Amino acid sequence: MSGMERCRVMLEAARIIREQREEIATMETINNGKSIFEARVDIDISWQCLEYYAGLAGSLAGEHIQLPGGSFGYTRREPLGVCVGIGAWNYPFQIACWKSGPALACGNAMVYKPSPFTPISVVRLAEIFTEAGVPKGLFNVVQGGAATGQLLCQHPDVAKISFTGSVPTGMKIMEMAAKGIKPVTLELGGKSPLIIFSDADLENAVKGALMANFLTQGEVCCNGTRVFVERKILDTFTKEVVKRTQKIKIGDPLLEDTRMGALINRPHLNRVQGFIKQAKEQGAEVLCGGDLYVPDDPKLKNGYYMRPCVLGNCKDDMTCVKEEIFGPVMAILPFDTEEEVLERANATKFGLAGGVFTRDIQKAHRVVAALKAGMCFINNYNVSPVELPFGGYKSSGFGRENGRAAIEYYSQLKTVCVEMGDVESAF
Ligand SMILES: NC(=O)c1ccc[n+]([C@@H]2O[C@H](COP(=O)([O-])OP(=O)(O)OC[C@H]3O[C@@H](n4cnc5c(N)ncnc54)[C@H](O)[C@@H]3O)[C@@H](O)[C@H]2O)c1
Ligand SMILES: NCCCC=O
Repeated sequence: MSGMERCRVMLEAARIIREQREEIATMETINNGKSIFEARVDIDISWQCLEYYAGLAGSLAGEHIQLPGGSFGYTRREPLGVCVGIGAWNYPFQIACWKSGPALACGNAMVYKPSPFTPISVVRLAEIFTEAGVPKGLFNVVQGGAATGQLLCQHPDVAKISFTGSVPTGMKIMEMAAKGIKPVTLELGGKSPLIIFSDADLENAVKGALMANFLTQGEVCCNGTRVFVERKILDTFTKEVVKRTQKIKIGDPLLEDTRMGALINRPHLNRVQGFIKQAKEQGAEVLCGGDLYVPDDPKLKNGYYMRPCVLGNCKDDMTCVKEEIFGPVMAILPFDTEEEVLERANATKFGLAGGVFTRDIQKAHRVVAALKAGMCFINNYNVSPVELPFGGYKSSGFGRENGRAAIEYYSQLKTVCVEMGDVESAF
C-alpha cells in the first residue's frame, strides 16, 4: 500500500477504537485491574497514537541530494519487514498501539505477543485492524510467555524486535537480537526522581506527586517514585501528600468513583509488600498505607488490593529507594541544594524519566538539562502526549516510542547513487 492508503486504514482503526472506547476500556479494566477511569484515558491515548502515525504515513519521504557533474543521489525510507512487539501487562492495549502504530505506518508487518497476564484486549485491537482494512496477516497476535517470546525473537524471518518489560528480560532480548543482528527497541524499568523545590506551587506539586506514583496501582515504568522535597517545605508537603493518598478510593475497578484497582496478581502483590516490610526493617517510616485492602463486596475479597503507601525517613541506600517496586509506594527524601539533589537524582542505574516542580523557569530548564533521563516533566508528571518521543537512558533502555522519532526505529534508509555521466574507471 502507499503511505496515503495506510493512512486511511489507520484513521479508520482509530475511529473504531474511539467509537468503541467504553467497551475496550471495560475489557482493559478486566484485563489488568486498573480503574475504568484510567482505562478510558489509555484507550484515548491509543487511538490518538494511531491517528498521529496515520498522519505521518502519508508524508514519509527520503531526500534528494545533488552531486558534482549533474549526478545525484536519493534516499528511500523503506520498511524493515516483520517486526515483533513484546508487551508488558501494565498498559496492554496502549503498548500494542505504541508499537503497531509506527510499525504499520512505515509499511511493516507486526507479530505481537502480549503478557500472558493480560492476553485479551490486544486481540480486540487485531480485530479492529482487520475491520479497518489492514490486510490479513499484517498484524498478528501470538499468545504465550517467555518461551514464545524467545521463539519470536530468534525467528530468522523477524527483522526487528520492540520490547517493553523488565531490565532482566530486556537483557535477554538484546542477546537474542545480537545473534541475529536485529535492531531492537528496549522500553524497560525505572526508579525516576521527582524534585520539588520550595518555590513550587504546592497544590500542583502535591497533585504531581500523586500522578507520579499512583496511576495503575503504581505499576508504571516512568513513575517518579523517589520524591525529593526541599527541606523547607518537607513537613507541609508530606502532610498534604499523606492526607490525599489516604483519600484515594480503592476497590472495584469498574465503579465510576474508583481511582485505584487491583494489582496484577498475588505474587506481585506479595513482592510489593515485601519491599515495604524491608523498607521498615531498614529504618523507613510508613506514613500511610502499605497494608492489604479488603473491599466490602464479598466477591472481591480475594482481590489483590493494597492501600497506597507513602514512606518517610528514607535514605538513598535503602532498597525501597534503589529498586523498582512497581507498586503504589512513594518514597519521600529531603534535600537542601540544587547541586546535591541533582547528584542524588542521577545516582541510579535507571534513566527513564524525571520531573521538577518550581516557579523558577531558569532553574526548571537547568535541572531537566542535568537529569540523566529520557523523559522529563516540568510542573506536571506522567502525561503522555503521543507527539512526544518516549524512552530511556542507561539501563532503562534505548530507542524511542511516540513522536516522529519512532519512525527511525521502524524503517531503514536505502541510498541510491545515480550517475549522469560516463563511468570513470580506475582499471
Ligand atoms: N519503559 C517502558 O515503556 C515500560 C512500559 C511498561 C512497563 N515497563 C516495565 O515492564 C516491567 C513490568 O512488566 P513485566 O513484568 O510484564 O515484564 P517482563 O520482563 O516480565 O515481561 C515482559 C514481556 O516479556 C515476555 N518475556 C518474558 N521473558 C521473556 C524472554 N526470555 N524472551 C522473550 N520474551 C519474554 C513476557 O511474556 C512479557 O510479554 C517493569 O520493569 C516496567 O518498568 C516498561
Ligand atoms: N502512560 C504510559 C506509560 C507507560 C509505562 O509504563
